Amino acid sequence: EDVDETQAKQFLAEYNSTAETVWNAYTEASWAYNTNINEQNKQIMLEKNLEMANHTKTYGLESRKYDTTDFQDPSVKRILKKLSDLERAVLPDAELKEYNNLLASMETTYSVAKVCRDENTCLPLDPDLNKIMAESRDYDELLFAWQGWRNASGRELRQSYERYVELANLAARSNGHIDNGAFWRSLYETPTFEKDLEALWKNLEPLYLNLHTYVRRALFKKYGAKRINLKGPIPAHLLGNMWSQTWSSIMDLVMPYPDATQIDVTQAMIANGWNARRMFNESERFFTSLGLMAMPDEFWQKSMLEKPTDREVVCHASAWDFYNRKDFRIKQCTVVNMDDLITVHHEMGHVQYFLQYKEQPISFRDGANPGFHEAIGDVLALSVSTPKHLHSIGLLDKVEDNQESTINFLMSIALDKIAFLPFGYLMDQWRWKVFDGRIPSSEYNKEWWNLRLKYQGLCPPVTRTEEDFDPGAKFHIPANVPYIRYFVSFVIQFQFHKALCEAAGHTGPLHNCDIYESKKAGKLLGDVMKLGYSKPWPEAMAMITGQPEMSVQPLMEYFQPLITWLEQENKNNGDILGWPEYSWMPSTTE
Ligand SMILES: O=C(CCC(O)(O)[C@H](Cc1ccccc1)NC(=O)c1ccccc1)N[C@@H](Cc1c[nH]c2ccccc12)C(=O)O
Ligand SMILES: [Zn+2]
Repeated sequence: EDVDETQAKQFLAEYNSTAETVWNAYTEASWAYNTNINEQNKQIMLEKNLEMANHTKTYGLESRKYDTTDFQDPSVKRILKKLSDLERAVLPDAELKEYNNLLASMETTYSVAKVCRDENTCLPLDPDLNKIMAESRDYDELLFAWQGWRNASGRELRQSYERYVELANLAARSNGHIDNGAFWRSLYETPTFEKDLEALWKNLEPLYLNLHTYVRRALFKKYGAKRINLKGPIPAHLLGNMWSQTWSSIMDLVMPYPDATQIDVTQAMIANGWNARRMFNESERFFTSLGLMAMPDEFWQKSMLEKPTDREVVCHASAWDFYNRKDFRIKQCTVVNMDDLITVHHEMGHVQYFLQYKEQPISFRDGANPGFHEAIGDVLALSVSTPKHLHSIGLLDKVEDNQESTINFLMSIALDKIAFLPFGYLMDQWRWKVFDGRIPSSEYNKEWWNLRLKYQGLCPPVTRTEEDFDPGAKFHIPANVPYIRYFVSFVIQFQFHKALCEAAGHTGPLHNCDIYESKKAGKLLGDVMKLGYSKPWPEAMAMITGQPEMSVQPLMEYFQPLITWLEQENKNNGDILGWPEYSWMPSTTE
């Protein structure tokens, strides 16, 4: 070990302890702003962000001086490499201040946006507009919420977004990346990442097309031939979700066997007096049943689990690591329903990862790749969602094990998991093209709807122009949160589920597996989470599944009975897959 490497280790020890202090201060300020949006909290957050950027730049520039070629310790090399990317801290002071201001104001605009019915009734996205999108079956009321939200959020953000793109690219290029999209993709450390994703999508597309065709037929029955073209795209406001990204809210319209088991968990939760705290307790119980960690007391004291009534907050759910190895929180405007019970597990999965890797150096307190961080909670939610488990926690009165109930159950899961795949894939297809210049700002909205048509088979219910900025109506765009992580997660979570089910000794169909109380499954997952970002993700993948690659096989195995059923059903209906009449739009008259 030469002097340089010893010196580098001392340098990294100093970095680690100072970073904990500086990052904690910023995270506290960011939390204060996110849970109480006002000018003062915004200014304090911006100030702490500058302090953090100075720290990043000081240590980042220093780390670039080390030549790690002959270093022995792979962790030292890995951390120095990560530190040498200064991210936004590379920007000159004025640009950094402008960039941070843009991000804060875009997030505020999105989070406080409302749609007014009349001068004294204005509805926020969460919970009001989301409730309309999920529950209304009135074509025009859905259009009111859908179009109103895009006017109140997306439209207001277009200009800021254009400047944000310039500054994000400036920072990425100053750190040696071609553009910001290339920087985002570099986090996966996979040279063939884009090709691998395209291959995964090609394998999944037939499954999505069959679901799309079946759902289009069901919506045709409900809304008629004027609104649904059986050879065309589906109007984007009819799928039960503001962004048509998950469709489980329209299960009542698409249920294959209405006389078999109805899995309406939301009604059961309300009937059994569930509240937000109960939902989080249930989730914690599942984690500890696997031998994983319970939430520290501080979590329960400091989290925000419900929407406050006296102030503006950022309602989009998130999990928070305060980088002092003790303080971890969730901020969620929890509503008592099945959707939010899934989100609770999703957020708790992030916190479990924080708890498992908290002894790692701060540079390694991250997922093996961003998709891993998104997958943990969802893996547990796959077990929680089984009729067997829902019955065991009193949310389903009887479990029937027959073909109709199985198809109903798989349909309810597919309406979230399969429906999501093209959306999860297209979000960053659009952004990568914006960052690399293939989509100029004059075509932001046109290209967005081209991708929505190409991948999801959707069309806007009313004509869109470049006055609109529909991508901005989805949180992650103004919030500068990458999205391909969710597409990766929705694929790998089924790989993890299959591996954990085998560890748990499950026999029978994969979709029936509930890993509840399996300490072996818990240990497999916990050991991978403990690694954090310390090893390249294929090594972590191999630890769980025995092989290093992403694969759609477990997802296909899970849904196989439904795939067979959908193919037969669509054939019986004489329906075609896809939307050859791609330029069709619904009539706006009655
Ligand atoms: O955005 C989320 C959940 C929020 C989050 O937990 O992923 C959150 C997003 C976020 C990131 C950065 C700042 C603010 C919000 N991510 C985290 O809290 C987080 C914390 C630590 C590490 C990584 C992510 N889900 C996505 C994808 C999604 C839709 N439906 C789902 C159902 C289950 C799981 C995911 C989804 C969405 O709502 O479109
Ligand atoms: Zn997440």
